[in-house]
Amino acid sequence: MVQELLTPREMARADQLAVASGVPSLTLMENAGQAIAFEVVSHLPLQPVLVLCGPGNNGGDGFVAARLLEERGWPVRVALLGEKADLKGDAALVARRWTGPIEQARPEICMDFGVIVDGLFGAGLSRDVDGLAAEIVRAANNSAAEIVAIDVPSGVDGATGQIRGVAMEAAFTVTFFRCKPGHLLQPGAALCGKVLLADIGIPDAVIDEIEPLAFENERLLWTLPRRRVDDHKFSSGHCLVISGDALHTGAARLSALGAARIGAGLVTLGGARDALLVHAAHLTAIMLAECDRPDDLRPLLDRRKINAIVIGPAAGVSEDTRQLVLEALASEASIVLDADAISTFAQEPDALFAAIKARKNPNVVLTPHHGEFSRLFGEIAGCKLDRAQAAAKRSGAVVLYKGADTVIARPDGYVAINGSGSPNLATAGSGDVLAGMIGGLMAQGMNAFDGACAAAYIHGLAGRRYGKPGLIADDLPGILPDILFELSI
Ligand SMILES: NC(=O)C1=CN([C@@H]2O[C@H](COP(=O)(O)OP(=O)(O)OC[C@H]3O[C@@H](n4cnc5c(N)ncnc54)[C@H](O)[C@@H]3O)[C@@H](O)[C@H]2O)[C@@H](O)CC1
Ligand SMILES: [K+]
Repeated sequence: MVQELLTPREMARADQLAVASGVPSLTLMENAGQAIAFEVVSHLPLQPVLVLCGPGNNGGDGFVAARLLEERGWPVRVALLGEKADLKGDAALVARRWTGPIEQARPEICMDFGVIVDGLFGAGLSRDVDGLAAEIVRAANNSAAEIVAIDVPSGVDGATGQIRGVAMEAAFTVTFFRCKPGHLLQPGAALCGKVLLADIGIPDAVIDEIEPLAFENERLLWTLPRRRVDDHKFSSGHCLVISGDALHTGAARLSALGAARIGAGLVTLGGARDALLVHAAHLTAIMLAECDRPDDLRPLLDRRKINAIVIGPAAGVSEDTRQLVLEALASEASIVLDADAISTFAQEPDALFAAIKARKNPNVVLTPHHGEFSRLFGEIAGCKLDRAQAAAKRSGAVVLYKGADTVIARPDGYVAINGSGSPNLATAGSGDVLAGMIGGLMAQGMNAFDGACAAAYIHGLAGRRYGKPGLIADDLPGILPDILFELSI
């Protein structure tokens, strides 16, 4: 099933729609508490547990979990931030169902437990966590306890993944119905630990009414091209990668290998003669073609029936690169613009966006990392997801905004967050391989959004598959066949 991501506001709407469809809100809260208790007993050995309850429904879930854990024989203490008399609605009800003592939440109490269930704040953060609440969060983090977060680690903004003041560092997080962007966006994602998704009885049909725009990038979001028995190299597309000059050839070579390993039928490196000689010393299956000046591009595309182009890796921030990009955009091919191809338009981004929007073939992917993103789009307000969405809309291209939490956005606002990445990928040239993979997938007929999502996902898996530090970008293309094989079965 495709995994939609719901902002806290959309989640509140899902709750309301569920209630309107006949599921009592108290049942949702009981189910949420039950899910937490279940995950605690499933993952952790029986031991003293502290349940920290806040003033809202997140605390309500905590009260339910406390009761159910005690029923299972766990030694449970409950501490409340605020007064029991101030609790409202379902939270007040379930607090009454907890018949044990309710202590005042304070930092010192956090020291004596193996497990702390964090029900301080969930989706309802109205301001930064400060004062006593912040002291409690710090004390919980400094204790030896494993923290189990209800919905989100308290202090993490579920919409943006930002830390509001200070946040719990959870060993795992139990969330309900659908994950939130904050479970995948950094730095919040790193504080969630493992995220476990629980069904609390909200009907899936409510999704049709909410029409969410955000998705987790996973394998059901796109379909990889499949080779048919009668396929030949020309039917799997031809990807051209533009090379840097003779002293800067490595980046384009990594892209070309990425494009070839992801399955493009043919891959050509285009560049000046002296650069091609360097490539020739390294490559066998990748073809070489002279493409010295921007004017050389169009005849080359026609001659070799090229249907996807990657420009940018070590291309140089120069007038030639700028002209090449405009020539490429004027063609019918699908285009990946990476690195220098992006930076070269820093002074006149609107010229780039106009050329993208004027195209017949809409498949253009921009792959900026944070610096390149700011150079091209300036400072856009909001979280990474908002910024990627705004950039895609403004440019008319699919924007793959790189990082530990890569976000891929389509001009119409549809957006995916990639959670498959690995810190192993933070190495020179890894982005060049990714750009080539996107080009290789578009050469095989994938559209820009699906190709960018699939490439980001597979690239992330490749980083994980290596499984140890020491990965260099040269290793990545060679890992791809195993991953493609696994994804095909
Ligand atoms: N029907 C529902 O809405 C369901 C909600 N559920 C739970 O309810 C949670 C959301 O409940 P709420 O909307 O009550 O939100 P919270 O439980 O996060 O609490 C909001 C309360 O905390 C206060 N608050 C917010 N930020 C604060 C800060 N920085 N410092 C001090 N006080 C602060 C607010 O004034 C409000 O009283 C979810 O995260 C989930 O755990 C689940 O029970 C499932 C069903
Ligand atoms: K919480």
